[in-house]
Amino acid sequence: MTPPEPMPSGGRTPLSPHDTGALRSLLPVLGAHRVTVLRTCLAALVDQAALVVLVTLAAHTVGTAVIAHRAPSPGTVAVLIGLVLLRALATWREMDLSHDLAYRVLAELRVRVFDGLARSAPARIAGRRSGDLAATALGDVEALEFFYAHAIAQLLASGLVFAAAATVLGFLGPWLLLAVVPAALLLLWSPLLEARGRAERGARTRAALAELSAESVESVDGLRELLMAGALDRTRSRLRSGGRRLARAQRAEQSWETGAGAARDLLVVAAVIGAVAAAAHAAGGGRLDGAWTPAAMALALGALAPVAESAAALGRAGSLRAAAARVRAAVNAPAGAPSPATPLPAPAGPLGLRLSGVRFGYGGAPVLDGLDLTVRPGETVALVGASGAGKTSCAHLLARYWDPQDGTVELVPQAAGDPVDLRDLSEDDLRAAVCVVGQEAPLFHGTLAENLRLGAPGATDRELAAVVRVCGLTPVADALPQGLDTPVGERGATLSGGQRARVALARGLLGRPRILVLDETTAHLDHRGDAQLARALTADSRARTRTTLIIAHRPATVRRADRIAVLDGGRIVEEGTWDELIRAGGALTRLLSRQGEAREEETRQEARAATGDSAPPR
Ligand SMILES: Nc1ncnc2c1ncn2[C@@H]1O[C@H](COP(=O)(O)OP(=O)(O)OP(=O)(O)O)[C@@H](O)[C@H]1O
Repeated sequence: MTPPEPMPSGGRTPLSPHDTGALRSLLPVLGAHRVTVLRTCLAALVDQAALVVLVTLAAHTVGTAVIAHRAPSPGTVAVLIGLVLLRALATWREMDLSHDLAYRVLAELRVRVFDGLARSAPARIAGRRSGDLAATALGDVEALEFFYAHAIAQLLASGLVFAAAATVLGFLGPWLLLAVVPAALLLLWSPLLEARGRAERGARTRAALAELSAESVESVDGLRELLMAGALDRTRSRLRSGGRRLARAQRAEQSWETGAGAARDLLVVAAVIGAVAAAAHAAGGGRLDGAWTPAAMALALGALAPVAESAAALGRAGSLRAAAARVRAAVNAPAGAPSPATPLPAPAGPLGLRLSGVRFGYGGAPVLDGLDLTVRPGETVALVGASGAGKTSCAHLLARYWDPQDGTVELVPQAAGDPVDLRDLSEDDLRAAVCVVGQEAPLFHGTLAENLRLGAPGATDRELAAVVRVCGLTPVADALPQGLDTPVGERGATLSGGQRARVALARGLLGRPRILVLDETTAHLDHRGDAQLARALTADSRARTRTTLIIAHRPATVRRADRIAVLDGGRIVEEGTWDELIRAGGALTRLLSRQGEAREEETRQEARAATGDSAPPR
């Protein structure tokens, strides 16, 4: 795949607030709700029309009473009461339907945003902060509620109501249109006039919100580290200034909104006064029945008010462009590792691995540069290398979080048959065959058993008990109040690092992968725990057919592997058994001695820190 390219994100990635197509591009999501959209528009139309007819008829009734000294007939009173009731009912119905529509659309959008993030993960989310992602997934989607609930139906209804009212005004006197139509055009033009500024202000608010959200989530996540480092005050002041930035951005939007609202009101009032003057002039000249003078005023007001509201809605929609652009980017994120059009079946039986001529990088210099590595079915190979050599990148290629820019990663069957490129496998077949247990395998809110069954929800209690035993989790489960059914807390907060590592491994094993990739999985365990786990894995009934790639720094872990491959400069520079490589005194020996020196230096620094000696290292 192409090098990672970040998604539009809070404040750090340029995002055009003038992206006029962003809101439009999200409209197809309404397609599945056509009937509700129609009902909402109908309710809005009845709501607005009932109000215009009500105020016009009421004004005409008053005009008739004043000019002709005629009290309204019971029929007129009944119609007026009916209109009041109809309007109330239509308002309720419109609100109910539009919010129902908006909430359903938002629920769908949230899932689409999640799908987009999942599809493009981890490539696209690399470098993004989880709070920023949360802002996209929740905040930006939430912000669009106004657009779906209020803007669309209102626009359609006010257009129709204005057209009908203008026609009636035209019949009463064409000169009345001169007061009303220019005002309506100005009102509708105003959102376009202010679109640029609004979009920029909206983008600033969304960016400040995303930044603050990222900062808050990160701070809460790392609370212990911040406390230890005495960095709480600095974090608090960063949050405070982030909050101030957001408040300033929101205030700027609000002030503009209030000013624009006042300007729209002024325009409507001026137009109504114009209509009154024109109607009075016409009535004075005998061209208009006097009772119609207040009615013309009410009709002008009734027609212009929804247009003004639509203009306000259009204006507010403009400031949602940034939110819409972020949501669209998340929804349309391309797949990091696209699924094949016609997947090939995964080969049966034990599988080996073959990486040939693999080149891979993150957009800069290649991390893997022509890497060749073969792991035979049933074999355990340790992949070693200096920190940053690209071992985890290798593991991620095996999990197909990414695809290599060059070369192939293949599953090689033990039985006769062709190797299969990972890119040709369906997602399900790949996940069933290859399991990567990483350095940091997060646990989710739920019980221990639920966490273990994450990748194998159908695993039986017996299978669960077996992996719990293999991974040395039996004493952990026994010590918990409800055993395996004990909630482990968010991210496994109630378990130790070593226990979480065991859970992660057990979770991987429960899916019965034919290829197991352990990326520093046992780094959290002490030597004894590491050795116990290695023994248990070897004694496991599937060990002989399972192919294992172990990424580790600890010499004892590496030594247990059947073979060792040393990664340096983006390729495998040395391969062989522990004894062979140690005898050869090559890359592995150099790596181990560098690691030994680094460990000694670390120990010296720790000792100095403990005794308060600040002398520089030798
Ligand atoms: N998502 C990413 N975006 C950009 N660069 C990355 C990303 N992940 C890793 N790198 C870079 O790629 C290189 C290889 O990283 P990798 O994690 O594969 O090394 P490693 O051998 O596993 O290191 P360690 O032993 O310290 O875990 C490093 O220089 C790292 O900074």
